[in-house]
Amino acid sequence: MSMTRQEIQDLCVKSLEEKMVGTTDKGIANGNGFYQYFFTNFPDLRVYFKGAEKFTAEDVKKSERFDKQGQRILLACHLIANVFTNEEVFKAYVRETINRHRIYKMDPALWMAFFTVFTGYLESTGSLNDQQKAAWMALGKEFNAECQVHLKNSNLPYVH
Ligand code: HEM
Repeated sequence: MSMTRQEIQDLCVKSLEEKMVGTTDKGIANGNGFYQYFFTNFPDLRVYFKGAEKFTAEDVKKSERFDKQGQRILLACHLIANVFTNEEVFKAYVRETINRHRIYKMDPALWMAFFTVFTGYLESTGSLNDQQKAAWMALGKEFNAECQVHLKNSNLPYVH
């Protein structure tokens, strides 16, 4: 069953209610927790995080760098969810994200893979139902499509 952009947006935004950004201990933990999950379950991807290639979840938890980076990634996820119905703004934000990641020379397949990681994080804390997961994967599919177009237009490696 396919969902409208509005339905996708509403489900994704709702799924982030328990993962609000913020400066409280809980707000900070919501972001840092993403990297604890990421580094534990996808340790091969730590290679992109210079100086943190060997970090364990415990190292991430104690790290001010990942408190800050946790807020950045969590904010980015709130933003893509909240602007999803504004298609041109959504796509422009995707392109901006690609431009900012150019220096990391990432495998282009990771843009879709990110949504498996992110929904895995939400699932791991019990705050994601099946419908919300389907919504995030639908959003991720659109995110990835614009990523690959923009990578191609930028003469960078992309997934065909
Ligand atoms: C598996 C996929 C991804 C990898 C491997 C990755 C990797 C990285 C790395 C290495 C950094 C620098 C942080 C540091 O070294 O401390 C970074 C920053 C950042 N990433 Fe990603 N990233 C991924 C996906 C995404 C996605 C999908 C988004 C947006 C929805 C995103 C948003 C950001 C933001 C906002 C920053 C902060 C710096 C900036 O805005 O330029 N990343 N990422």
